[in-house]
Amino acid sequence: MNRMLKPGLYAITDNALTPADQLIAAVEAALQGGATLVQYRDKAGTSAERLRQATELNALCRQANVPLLINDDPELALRVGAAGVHLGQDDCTLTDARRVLGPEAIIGITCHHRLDLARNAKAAGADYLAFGRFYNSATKPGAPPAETTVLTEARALALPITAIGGITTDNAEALIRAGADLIAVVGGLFGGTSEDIRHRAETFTRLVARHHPLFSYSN
Ligand SMILES: Cc1ncc(COP(=O)(O)OP(=O)(O)O)c(N)n1
Ligand SMILES: Cc1ncsc1CCOP(=O)(O)O
Ligand SMILES: [Mg+2]
Repeated sequence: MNRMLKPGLYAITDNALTPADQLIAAVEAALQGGATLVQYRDKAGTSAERLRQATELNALCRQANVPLLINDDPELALRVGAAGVHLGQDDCTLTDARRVLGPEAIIGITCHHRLDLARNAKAAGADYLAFGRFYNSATKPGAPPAETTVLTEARALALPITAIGGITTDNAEALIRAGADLIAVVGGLFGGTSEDIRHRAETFTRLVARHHPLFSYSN
């Protein structure tokens, strides 16, 4: 895996789920519970709000020594000094994002259920490949469905693999067993009190620890 990417829980924020005044406490709880990667995903805020939130999250994640990725927006990632970006198939190209952020940045790519997209992403220099949605997702109900076999097949590409979509502490194990390094979660993590979030994050972290060969508690 990219030296900054560790197997475990990939905590993804959502503006519709977490009110702005609870965002920092929610991510802090996810980090306390062992999240190894964080994504700031905000589809609604003004650029000023996004800049403020991304700046605060970046400080928090740096303190925890956990990379922060920005969804969709390499310029915002550059501006706040985040570790990288996550890009979908309809976002800017990986080549353009790499030009903005440089060779050290972590760039992850949505591959839905498709190995051809994964091969293209690898060829263009992706740092991880994201597959899903694996289960019904209230956060992104229209995301194309994927089967767990794609996780196993994608191991041959020798890049870190992320699974996403409707993941909860009750259904994550099958994805880790099938080959996911990172379990990316919005609704199954956030929502509820900080105590709830920390507890769920600990459970996801334990599941990866139990079923992933490379997991280490050293982070
Ligand atoms: C880890 C991870 N995987 C997939 C996505 C989805 O990206 P995209 O298809 O661009 O959709 P939006 O998140 O932008 O709505 C993701 N964000 N993170
Ligand atoms: C962004 C995204 N891409 C595919 S499914 C999804 C949403 C993940 O959110 P949840 O964990 O709430 O299903
Ligand atoms: Mg996107």
